[in-house]
Amino acid sequence: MRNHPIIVQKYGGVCLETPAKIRAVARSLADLHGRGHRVVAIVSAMGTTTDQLIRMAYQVSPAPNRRELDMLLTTGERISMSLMSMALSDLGVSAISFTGSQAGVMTDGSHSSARILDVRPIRVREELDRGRVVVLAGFQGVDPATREITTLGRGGSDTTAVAMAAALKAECCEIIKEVDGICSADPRIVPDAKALRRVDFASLSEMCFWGAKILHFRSVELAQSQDVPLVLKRWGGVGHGTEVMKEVAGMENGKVLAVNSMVRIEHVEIDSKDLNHGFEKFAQHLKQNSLSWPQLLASGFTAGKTSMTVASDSEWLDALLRTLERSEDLRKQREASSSVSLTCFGAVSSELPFRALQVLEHHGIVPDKYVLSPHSISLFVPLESREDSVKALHSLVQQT
Ligand SMILES: Nc1ncnc2c1ncn2[C@@H]1O[C@H](COP(=O)(O)OP(=O)(O)O)[C@@H](O)[C@H]1O
Ligand SMILES: N[C@@H](CC(=O)OP(=O)(O)O)C(=O)O
Repeated sequence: MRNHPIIVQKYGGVCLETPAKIRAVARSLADLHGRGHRVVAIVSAMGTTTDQLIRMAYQVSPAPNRRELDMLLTTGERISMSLMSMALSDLGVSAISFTGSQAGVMTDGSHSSARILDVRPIRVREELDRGRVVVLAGFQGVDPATREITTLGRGGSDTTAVAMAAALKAECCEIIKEVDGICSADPRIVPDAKALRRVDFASLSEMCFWGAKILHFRSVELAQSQDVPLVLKRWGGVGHGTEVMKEVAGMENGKVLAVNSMVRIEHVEIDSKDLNHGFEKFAQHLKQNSLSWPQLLASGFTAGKTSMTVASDSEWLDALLRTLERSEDLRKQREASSSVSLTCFGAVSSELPFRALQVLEHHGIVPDKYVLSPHSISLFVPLESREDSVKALHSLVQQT
């Protein structure tokens, strides 16, 4: 088997929702293996298991210890990996499952949003060479300095898949979805959103940074830097899927490719002398409360107060708000907002922000901030206007 091409396939929670779906995925892996590939399957937790585990943690403790929360959440992927390996064995395919640490996924120590520092897939290679299908638990690793188990953040199995594909020099990393690849909007909000056949890394990074739930943002960065061939496919081989490319041929036409959104953004205010002092206090507060850094979207200083605009998963944001209630110098500045972002192929045209504001105004939606980057424009809107904003701005997407 040593010279057979390696394929890494990642299956998300939706594809693994039930035992029947696990058996169906096992049949597909067995088929791939039978066609002469060395197969590594990265699995997420079944269905909404991770959400259920988080709820369970909060039923036991009002402020779960972050290390123990990681210990708990990694069990979701362990269930999937062992069941998948059993299902493969029943099909007569030799298979073995590994946790993140067994597979050599080394991370830093930041619980709930650890970063991968290195991948040493010694056991994975050995088992592939023996002809086995290797099933790996996504979303987790180990900090080699402390030997603590870590998780990579919600949706992190995509990043496990890309990191493993890079370390194994896989022929391809396929992310298997229940949607037909990357669409011009979340199909749950815009049912007639079209799948993009090809997308360049720069545009995809912008989409995922600004909330496209289709891929973990860090997996895109990693695939680009490590040169990993990345494809998104619909489960069952229906549709064309999306191929992620270094560059997509075409002129810099500023065409609007997609609209994505972030559900919840929180605004924190910190009593401080200047911006630097505000950052120091925020960092100290996070450390004292064992909270990892969130995704920082904007920051500013006026009249003795630093403002921080942050996004993360809702469990982290709730944990932050609880800690603010006990703080004297840090507080919630105002109600949470959502973001809605237009991503362009090539640079954003200078009139696009104005057109976007006009479209939203026509629907009675008034954003209170916009952020520009080379390939996207993002507007902050009230939480209750998020879905209407996505639908309205989808009219600016130029479908081909
Ligand atoms: N731009 C987008 N294109 C496609 N899907 C998107 C986009 N933005 C959000 N989504 C959502 O991301 C979800 C992720 O894919 P899915 O296969 O359902 O989940 P999993 O993360 O378990 O693999 C889809 O159900 C879809 O609703
Ligand atoms: N199970 C984890 C990790 C993950 O990647 O899930 P999915 O691939 O289903 O988005 C989560 O729910 O966040």
